[in-house]
Amino acid sequence: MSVESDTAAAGTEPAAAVAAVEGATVRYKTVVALDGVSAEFRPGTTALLGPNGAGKTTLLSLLSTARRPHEGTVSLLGEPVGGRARVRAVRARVGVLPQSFGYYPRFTVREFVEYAAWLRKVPRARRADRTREALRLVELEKHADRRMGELSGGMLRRAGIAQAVVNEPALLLLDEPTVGLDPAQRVGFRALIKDLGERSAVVMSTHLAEDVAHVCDRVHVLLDGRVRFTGSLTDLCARGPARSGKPVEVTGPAVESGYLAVVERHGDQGGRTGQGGHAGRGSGAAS
Ligand SMILES: Nc1ncnc2c1ncn2[C@@H]1O[C@H](COP(=O)(O)OP(=O)(O)OP(=O)(O)O)[C@@H](O)[C@H]1O
Repeated sequence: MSVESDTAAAGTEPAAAVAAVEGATVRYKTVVALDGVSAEFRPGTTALLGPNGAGKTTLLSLLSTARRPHEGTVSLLGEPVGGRARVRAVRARVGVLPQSFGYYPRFTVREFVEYAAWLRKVPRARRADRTREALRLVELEKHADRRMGELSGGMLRRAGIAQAVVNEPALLLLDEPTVGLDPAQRVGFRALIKDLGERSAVVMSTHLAEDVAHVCDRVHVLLDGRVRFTGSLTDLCARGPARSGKPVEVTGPAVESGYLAVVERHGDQGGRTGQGGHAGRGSGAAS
């Protein structure tokens, strides 16, 4: 099955791509993590949906410039990622929330975010203001003087988002941002991510169909290192079982059904590494 045959029609997108990968292959010794992946990322929020080991984190690492593909190209903000100077310039315009991130536990929340501002080349004169604004965005202003080591899991994720947006990134990369949050926190986070999608192109890796339905405009389904579906959420939901001519509704269960239809269409490729956490397996409970 070719990628194109399972990919929604191109050419209907009004906004230019903020980031793109073309024919990207990444290997870790004998494992092919990405196998000729081509994908574009536009303003708004795009989900990377796929089972464990599908290659989502590896794709994010290309977009963050942490890694270069063995084959293929990556373009960010309209230009191919090339030499060191260009990578440095691009990094200043990208924000990243990794699945887990390191921090010095005695840093206050403010110090943690200010440090990220320094790393992302925010000019010294703007760092304090940008830090304040990032903390306001994630509603952590009141906790700015608390130590990182004292934060709850939800507050830690918020601090992680604050450090990712402190440089007002044009491209914001979130790797499973709602993992470990309780249902109420997850709902709050969805609203925050949706809001961020109005300021930046947000790319969010997730297993959770409910999060995708609530937050994202577009989705790339990755299975076994390949993009097997690209399109709007309505397109994905329409892949699910037809319901006697009813209009397609974008809901968590509908995203789950559309996703499973893509997985089934590609035989066992999506199930090779898929386990309990993958979209369509119990994700309906995560609302
Ligand atoms: N540092 C590494 N060394 C060796 N293999 C790796 C490494 N990182 C990832 N892989 C392998 O590459 C493949 C893709 O991994 P990746 O972490 O990108 O998937 P993922 O979709 O993000 O998975 P998950 O949903 O579990 O986070 C997997 O087979 C994984 O085992």
